[in-house]
Formats: sequence, structure tokens, C-alpha cells
Amino acid sequence: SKCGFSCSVLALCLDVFKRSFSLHRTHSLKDMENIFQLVRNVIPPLTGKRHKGQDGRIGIVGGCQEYTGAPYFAAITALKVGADLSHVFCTKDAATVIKSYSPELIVHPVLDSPNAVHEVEKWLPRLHSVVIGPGLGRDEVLLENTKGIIEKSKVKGIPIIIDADGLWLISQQPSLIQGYQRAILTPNYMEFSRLYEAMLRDPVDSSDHHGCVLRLSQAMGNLTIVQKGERDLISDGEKVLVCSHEGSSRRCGGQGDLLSGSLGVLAHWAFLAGAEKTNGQNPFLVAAFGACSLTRQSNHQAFQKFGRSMTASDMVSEVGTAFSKLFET
Ligand SMILES: NC(=O)C1=CN([C@@H]2O[C@H](COP(=O)(O)OP(=O)(O)OC[C@H]3O[C@@H](n4cnc5c(N)ncnc54)[C@H](O)[C@@H]3O)[C@@H](O)[C@H]2O)[C@@H](O)CC1
Ligand SMILES: Nc1ncnc2c1ncn2[C@@H]1O[C@H](COP(=O)(O)OP(=O)(O)OP(=O)(O)O)[C@@H](O)[C@H]1O
Ligand SMILES: [Mg+2]
Repeated sequence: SKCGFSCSVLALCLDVFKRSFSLHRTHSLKDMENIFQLVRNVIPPLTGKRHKGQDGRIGIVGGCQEYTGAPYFAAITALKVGADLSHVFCTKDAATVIKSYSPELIVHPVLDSPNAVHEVEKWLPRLHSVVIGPGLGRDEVLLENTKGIIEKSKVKGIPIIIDADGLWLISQQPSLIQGYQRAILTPNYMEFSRLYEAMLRDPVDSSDHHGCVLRLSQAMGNLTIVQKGERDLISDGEKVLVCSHEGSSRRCGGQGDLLSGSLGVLAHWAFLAGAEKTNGQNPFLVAAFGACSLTRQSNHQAFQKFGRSMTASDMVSEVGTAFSKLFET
């Protein structure tokens, strides 16, 4: 009879656990459908009333001798998502290369000039957001200049997306961005581990990814963090959103650069729209969910066409149809 009693108690506990789990699942499932609608709410309508620039002027800080593709991918994706102007602030020798990729981009060869910070600062009043890091590299002089650019961008109060080697810089000096709640970090698996260990002194607990991204955001002062991976985990230290929108198993380089470029636009739109348009949700969580879904949808469509030979450039060509499929139908 003792065994009978303990078995029924165990069955009761299991039942409660199961219901709470499924309740949690239903709750987050409802949230997910809402989230797509919230992304739609922040997208500015195309009307005849708007002038060039009003739908977004985005700055990409990155591009060096080794890496010229990453800043291009981020900048062209910002235009494809719907920004009106896309600026790239890169080194002198990267500028000619990036200019040759496309006439649509406004490319400033200033990142390695003696007064780089001032050269970028004078453009900041005309920029709605900045994306720091794609193709930045790890040269000490460039990282030093980037520190100054981050400081000036914070003073302007604009959304700051930090990716790639910008995250390398933040891991070395977290105080640069800690507590700036208009920042969104977009680490891949490795960049997340580096930043997590720098901030929390512990290795990532691979059995608790949700807890890790939540704790890292809290340690960084509740800025928004997107941990990219098989499922993208997005947290502002309050909640964790999961984007598992179908992509593909093709992992070519450059995909994270498309994500950070699209996020530069969506973060500006969501910030401008404000919490009333996002049902009280943190606008940066909504923007990050939109950018993750869009990148994965672009990957999915490009993979359908090109399979294993798919490249980041193929994904750029899919951004327009992916965007309208996700947010305009
Ligand atoms: N065409 C281009 O110009 C490109 C330039 N890029 C730039 O290259 C610089 C370095 O970026 P990386 O992503 O290579 O540097 P990371 O420091 O993120 O990656 C370091 C190493 O970790 C490995 N790694 C990445 N994801 C992993 C995972 N999920 N599991 C295990 N190992 C993993 C990578 O193979 C890489 O060798 C950045 O500035 C980035 O913007 C990349 O964006 C790729 C495209
Ligand atoms: N295992 C996976 N399955 C499905 N999608 C993935 C997987 N890993 C990453 N992704 C998606 O691929 C995109 C890029 O993520 P990734 O981790 O490659 O960034 P990254 O390393 O910064 O890329 P980049 O080469 O541009 O620097 C994101 O949209 C992410 O959601
Ligand atoms: Mg990257």
C-alpha cells in the first residue's frame, strides 16, 4: 500500500508538470503568432507622403583588408529590407573594393584615418541606426577607433547592433555597451561563448541555453542578445523568444552579416514605432525576431534553388520575396 501511495503521488506530480509544460508551450506558441503580427505593425507603409531617407538611413561600421564581403552583405541587405540609404564606414583599401560591388552603397574610406571617429561622428546625426562589426577584423587601431564610434553613437541614443568582430571588442571591454538598452548583440555560437565567459566567468551550460542567454543579457544590463544557432534564442533579460523558422542545413559564411544588416533597419523601425505598436513587447525583441525569421526564410528559399552550392549572395537575392512572404501577405 505504501508503494501504491507513492506511485499515485508521483503520477500527480507528473501530471501537474506536464500541464504546466504544455501551458508554457501554448503560451509561447500564442506569443509566436503575435510576434509575427507585431513585426508587421512596425513596418512603415509605402505611401507617396515620404521623402528619401525617411524609411531609414543605416550605417555599417566594418570592412578591412581581409574582409570586404561581410560589410557589403550587411549594407545591401539593409537596402533590400527597405532602408533608403546604406552607408559603409571601412578602411581605405577596403573602400574601393566595396564600392566596386554596388553603386547603391555610400562607402566612406575613413576607418583607418587619423580622425576616424570624427569622420563617422559627423554622419551620425543623419543615421537612424548603426551596425558595428561585419568584417571589422581585429587590428588594434581599428578596434580603438570603433570604441570611439560606439561612444559617439550612444550619445546620439540610436539603436546599435553589434556583430562579428565588434563582439570580439565587446568581450574585451564589456563596459563599452553594458547597460545601453538600445543595443542588440548578435553572436554566433563561438562569439556567445567568448562573451559569456568574459562576463560570467563560467563556461556556457550547454544543458540550459535559455538560462545562459537570459543571464548574459542581465549581466550586460538588459540589452538584447540574439544567440544564433539551430534555433535562435533572443532575450532582453526578461524573457526568451525562440526563432526556429525553417532555414536549411547549408552553413556558408556571410549569413550572420545578412542578419545584422536586416536588424539595423528593423531595430530603427521598431524603435520609432514604440511599445504601443508592439503590444507592450520590447521593440528590440520584436525587431530581432523579424530579422532572424527573415534571414532563415531567405536561406530556405535560396537553398531550394541552389542546394549545397547556395551562397550568401543567393540569399541577398531572396530577401525581397522572403520579406513579403513573411510580413506582407
Ligand atoms: N565574406 C566575408 O567577408 C565574410 C567575413 N566574415 C567576417 O569574419 C570575421 C570572423 O568571423 P568568424 O565567424 O569566422 O569568426 P568567429 O570568431 O566567430 O569564428 C571563429 C571560429 O569558430 C568557428 N565556428 C563558428 N561557428 C561555430 C559553431 N557553431 N560551432 C563550432 N565552431 C564554430 C568558425 O569556423 C571559426 O573558425 C568577422 O568579422 C566576420 O564578419 C564572416 O562574416 C564571413 C563572411
Ligand atoms: N544549425 C543551424 N540550423 C539552422 N540555421 C542555423 C544553424 N546555425 C545557424 N543558423 C542560422 O544561420 C544564420 C547565421 O548564423 P551563423 O551562426 O552562421 O552566424 P555567423 O557565424 O555570424 O555567420 P557569418 O559567417 O556571417 O559570420 C542565422 O540566421 C542562424 O539562425
Ligand atoms: Mg558572424
